[in-house]
Amino acid sequence: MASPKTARTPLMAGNWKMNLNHQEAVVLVQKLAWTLADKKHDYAKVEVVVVPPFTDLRSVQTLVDGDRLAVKYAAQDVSTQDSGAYTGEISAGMLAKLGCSYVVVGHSERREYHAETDEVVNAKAHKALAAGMTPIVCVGEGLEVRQAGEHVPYTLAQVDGSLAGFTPEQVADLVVAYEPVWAIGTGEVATPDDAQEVCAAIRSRIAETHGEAAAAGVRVLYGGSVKAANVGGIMTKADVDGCLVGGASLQVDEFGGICRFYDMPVL
Ligand SMILES: O=C(CO)COP(=O)(O)O
Repeated sequence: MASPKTARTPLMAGNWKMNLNHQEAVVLVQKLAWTLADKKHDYAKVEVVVVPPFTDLRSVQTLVDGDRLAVKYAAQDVSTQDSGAYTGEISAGMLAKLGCSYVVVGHSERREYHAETDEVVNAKAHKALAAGMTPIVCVGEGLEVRQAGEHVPYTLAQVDGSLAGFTPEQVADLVVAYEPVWAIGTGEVATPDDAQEVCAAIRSRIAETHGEAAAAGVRVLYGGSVKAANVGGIMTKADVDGCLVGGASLQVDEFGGICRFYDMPVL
């Protein structure tokens, strides 16, 4: 596969899920920025993104703008609609106005608890991109699918559905996050080889559907019980371009360590 990993900037995104109010958010982002500044972190070398709840975004924006931080921020979800009578929904335009760089779409918790289909995820990804943000499109199988040995075809079907209608140029700039559901919040991390198997399959599929340039550009993340202690091994894999981190992103030292993955031991 003609896709040297070095051509892609590693991306570490911390999905806070439904944790931390706006005051706690400011404290965490400030501490994270200080921790990384101490280490003279080069944000051009490893992109750092926090993904707080919607209610925190304005405060995070104010902090990032005011202190000129290089930390980027993202939303955890977006509406399929632009505006109107959709109580409780948040539009892509609103998130772009708040300075979000990325939007997570199709997280397994949205797929499971809100019955989001690939069609819905695809519509959300299109809205994010149209508003100038980069979708982080989540895919991944549950335990039963894994045990049946169907994890690759299952995940690739989600990739096909979620990326429908994007041009090769758009796909080259997207982020896909492979998050096996059985490894989320369980402490059950996929092995680096497990992560590589599916991330490589995703890239090959994109080469087939959108061409080699799209496959070489798209960044594929791994997510599921990533910690500072195991990130080093995961990041050695040729098709893993970063991580989508849940629990460990709420702890500054952990997430700071993950962003500095190249300083971490390879286990
Ligand atoms: O769902 C995840 C990130 O989106 C992964 O969560 P954990 O890192 O807590 O397993």
